[in-house]
Amino acid sequence: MAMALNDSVSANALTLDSVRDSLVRQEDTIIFALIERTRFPINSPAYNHSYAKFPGYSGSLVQFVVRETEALLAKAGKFTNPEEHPFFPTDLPPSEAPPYNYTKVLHPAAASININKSIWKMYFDELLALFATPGDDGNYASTAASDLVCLQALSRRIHYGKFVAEVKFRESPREYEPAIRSQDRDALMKLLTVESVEEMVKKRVAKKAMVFGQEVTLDNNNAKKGKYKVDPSVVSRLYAEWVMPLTKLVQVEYLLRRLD
Ligand SMILES: O=C(O)C(=O)C[C@]1(C(=O)O)C=C[C@@H](O)C=C1
Repeated sequence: MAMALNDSVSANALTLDSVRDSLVRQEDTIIFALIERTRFPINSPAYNHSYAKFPGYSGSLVQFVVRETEALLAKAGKFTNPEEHPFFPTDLPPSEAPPYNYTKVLHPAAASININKSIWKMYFDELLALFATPGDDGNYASTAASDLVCLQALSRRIHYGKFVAEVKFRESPREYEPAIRSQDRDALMKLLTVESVEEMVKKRVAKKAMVFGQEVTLDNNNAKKGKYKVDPSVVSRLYAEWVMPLTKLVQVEYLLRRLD
């Protein structure tokens, strides 16, 4: 049976290595998305509630774009995949696509976990100003579409913590069960944290930002050394301060419900 996980991992082949491979691949998606967003300056009218009035709608242009795109993708079946989480889950239309039989990997309680509100806040209140240049070029719709790609990639990665947590639980249920029964968040956080892996992730994403974001020219002498499309230290900070802590939060939330 085909399954929801990226690539061709089957439910039985779900291992810590296979879920980590997926997290590594998703780094590429996130970094390319950030690079694409840097094509536009900050374009603040896209986030300003009083910039435009769309009929029957109140909110910013970016909210309008995300909400309407999610409604369309919901009809096409996007959110029937347990890896996908909407930013505006209320009033989403049902899927009109034929149902797909995703292999059930996660505990059913997983469906109740959606931390996209925190991801949205982090992206717009903290991250964007760190990598988008000041300015306004009027491309608000394309900017919003670009933001949506970043948000989706970050959301997918962070909520993938559900799969990471499931693997960790299956590999050592006896270690996790007492902390789950006593609903001890701190103990769970300690159990699932692997600092050496976090250090590697921070270094690898900075390196990827250098490799993916360098200027490629045929003339070696002309290469602008040390100039990257997205600052590698910002990408490393994104992971250290937000992506990994939020992925761990998803893991804790999932594990707390794992024995329900
Ligand atoms: O690789 C793991 O073991 C994970 O749980 C994933 C992850 C991450 O978000 O990258 C989160 C917690 C660990 O401390 C290390 C890395």
